Amino acid sequence: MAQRLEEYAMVGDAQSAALVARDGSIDWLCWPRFDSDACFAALLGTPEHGRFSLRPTGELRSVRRAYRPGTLVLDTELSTSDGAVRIVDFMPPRGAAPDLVRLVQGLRGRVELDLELSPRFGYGARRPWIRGRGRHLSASAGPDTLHLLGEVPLRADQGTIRARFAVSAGEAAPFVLTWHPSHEPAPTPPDPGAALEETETWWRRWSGRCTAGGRWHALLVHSLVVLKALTYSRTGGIVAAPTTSLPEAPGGVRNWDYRFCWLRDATFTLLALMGAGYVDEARAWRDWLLRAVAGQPEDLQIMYGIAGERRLTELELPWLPGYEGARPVRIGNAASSQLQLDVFGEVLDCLHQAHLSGLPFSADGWTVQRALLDWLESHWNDPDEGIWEIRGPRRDFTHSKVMAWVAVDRALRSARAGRLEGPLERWRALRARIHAEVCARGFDAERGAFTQAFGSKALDASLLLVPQVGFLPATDPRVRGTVEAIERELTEGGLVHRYDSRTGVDGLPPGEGVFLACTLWLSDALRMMGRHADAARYFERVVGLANDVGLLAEQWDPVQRRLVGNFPQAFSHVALVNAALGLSSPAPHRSGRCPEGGDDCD
Ligand SMILES: OC[C@H]1O[C@H](O[C@H]2O[C@H](CO)[C@@H](O)[C@H](O)[C@H]2O)[C@H](O)[C@@H](O)[C@@H]1O
Repeated sequence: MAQRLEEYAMVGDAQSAALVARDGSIDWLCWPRFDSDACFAALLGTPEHGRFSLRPTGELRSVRRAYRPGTLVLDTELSTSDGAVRIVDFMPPRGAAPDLVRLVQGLRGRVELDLELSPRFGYGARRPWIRGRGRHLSASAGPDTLHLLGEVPLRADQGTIRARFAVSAGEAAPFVLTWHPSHEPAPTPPDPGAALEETETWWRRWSGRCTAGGRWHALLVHSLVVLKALTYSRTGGIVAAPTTSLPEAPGGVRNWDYRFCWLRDATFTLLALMGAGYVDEARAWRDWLLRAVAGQPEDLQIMYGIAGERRLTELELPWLPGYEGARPVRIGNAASSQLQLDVFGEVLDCLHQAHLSGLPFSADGWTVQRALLDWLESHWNDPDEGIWEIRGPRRDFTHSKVMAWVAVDRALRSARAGRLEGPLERWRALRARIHAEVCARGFDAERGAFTQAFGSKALDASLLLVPQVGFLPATDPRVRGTVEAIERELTEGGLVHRYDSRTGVDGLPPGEGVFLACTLWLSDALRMMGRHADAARYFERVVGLANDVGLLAEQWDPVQRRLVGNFPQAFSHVALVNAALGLSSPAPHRSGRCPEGGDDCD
């Protein structure tokens, strides 16, 4: 049985990630890429679906754990009646093959531990053959092979590798797990001590580049490390989370695969990274984007595989019982074929911001932007599935139209900044038309608020972004009315729901947690309105929901008081970084996304 999400920490090498439970069990790992089949899927089932556990045989008295500052190297200290050990878990920067190192260090007394490694390839479906003897065993099934190298005797037992060993204070027992394709020779595993040093140095060097200071510096750096870990280093694509099908409500059906690159999430991530001084990442993302879109910019997808793959067919895995029984478990994501107009605004905004942060213009980039705008010009008025990727009928979502305005606005700003060619007069007129239409049809004068869709009375937390993207200033009474209505009607326990799921707008059974990114957007909007103390309060409330190692899921269930949804989620950590950057910045009404101000630029 998987544990509460709060119990999990993540280790990763920016190509894949593992979830390590507080009791020493690794219950989720996909190798060699984030979106590969899982070889440990106990998270979505039982230990029989694959895990790697290291556990003291004696009675456990306490567990303490923390990341080494600025890194994803995890120290877990386990105290038992016999003494204490530290397990150091990490994935070294990727060499020829992915490795996971687990180093058991004796701290006090003499502690006996059980090792149990049950690889189950194909998301828990395939039990491997185990070969080898002594300190080096391998497990193979079809295309996948795992090697475990230890310094204690290992034995095979019906598809599981086991060992019982003891460490005394001052001793260490390292284990290195390596994956490789079955048809290739096994790579040489790294030396665990040297790999630890290399991994720490790599992360410290990266996190040391953060230029953002302020009161929440440590928190901010930690979220940036999480975001970096979710960035697929070979291509620059960014996954929304390293997991699939962690339910948005306990036992529910809102279970989706997040191991893909959403243009929206990736753009938000980039804006956060750039705000903290990471311009190289912006270059990698821009190049990723241009490759993904190349050839057919008008066929822009809202999400891609991490190397730019377009086909992300959604499938159910009936053999997996699901996290705490939440079925179905899905891989792939049908949202990939949806129309979500906001993505055009996200992409053009990102390219514009990248330039403002010092990236030179790229001719290819401008060709793509023009092609996107050509398409948007005749489609911005179409109903779509919107930012929340509803699975019900398309609507004229107000946020989608606001972001269509952003797309045109940023193209105009980019054209001016780079002296670039384009039908500027036409674009100016289009921008004004979209603005007028949103203000006329997306604003409900009776409610004094922008509403979820044209003509609807419902509220939607995505509209908290209106001042942030520069559509209207935070001081505008229509913005103030929207923010106050959301604060009044969409919050529960001081945290924000993205919308009221009971209306059936999303075509799914009602019921989900409060959305952490939306709560942080409320914090941003309040800060921009000058309500600093309230902004800080919402921010700190979200920070208080992170688990003991500072990780956030997508949502929080206010009834069961626990994290829900995929984990850890980039969207939540990005919103945290942006809110922290805003709260630490001296300019109260400026937003990170519209640093030149929201007024017309020409
Ligand atoms: O709940 C419905 C939708 O949930 C997912 O989308 C959410 O996560 C995305 C990735 O972080 C984010 O970009 C989007 O705004 C969120 O609504 C899921 O991927 C969808 O398939 C699903 O319809």
